[in-house]
Amino acid sequence: MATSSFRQAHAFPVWQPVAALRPTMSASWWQWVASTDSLTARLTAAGSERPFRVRLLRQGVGMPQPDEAQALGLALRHYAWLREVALCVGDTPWVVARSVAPLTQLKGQHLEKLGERSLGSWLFRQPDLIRGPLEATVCVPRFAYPTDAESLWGRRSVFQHAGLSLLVQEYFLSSMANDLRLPSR
Ligand SMILES: C=C(O[C@@H]1C=C(C(=O)O)C=C[C@H]1O)C(=O)O
Repeated sequence: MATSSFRQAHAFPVWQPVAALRPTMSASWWQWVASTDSLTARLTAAGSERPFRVRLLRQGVGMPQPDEAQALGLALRHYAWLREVALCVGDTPWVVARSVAPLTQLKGQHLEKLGERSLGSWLFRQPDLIRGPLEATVCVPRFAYPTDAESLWGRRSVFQHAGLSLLVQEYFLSSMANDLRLPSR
């Protein structure tokens, strides 16, 4: 992987309903950012010969950002379960994702055992899964990830399954645009 030092972004994300950003988004990116089915499945298909892989960056208990706490209806400065991954095609990270769940709602799902298996593959197998509205941002992620690729679009939504609310945030990287010949926005 073309790896550089981990970098930290500081912008505070501004989230908007995905439809509000549609006028500024190419049709090709809209297909990715506004899709509501499994991103894992889409990336696997788009990678064609190259294998899809989840690279685990960080997982465990930590402090959600204020916008994450707000999205989940959590009180500020309460710990939550966090997972950060790079979704790679071949060796290249195409998407980085950060998921957040309230600690009090983790009851026997054993999410910590997922490791480098896709959270999305597990989620989309749950028959009672409900996905909340998609929001999008042009702001960059605030967590560290191991590539120089820029984030072009971010999106987030809350999944609900068996009393668990899980906020999933996904940032699409310029490396994906280069490999798939997508426009810069
Ligand atoms: C929500 C999905 O899951 C993907 C897999 C993730 C993981 O393994 O942590 C995280 C976010 C998603 O990009 C999906 O596939 O749609």
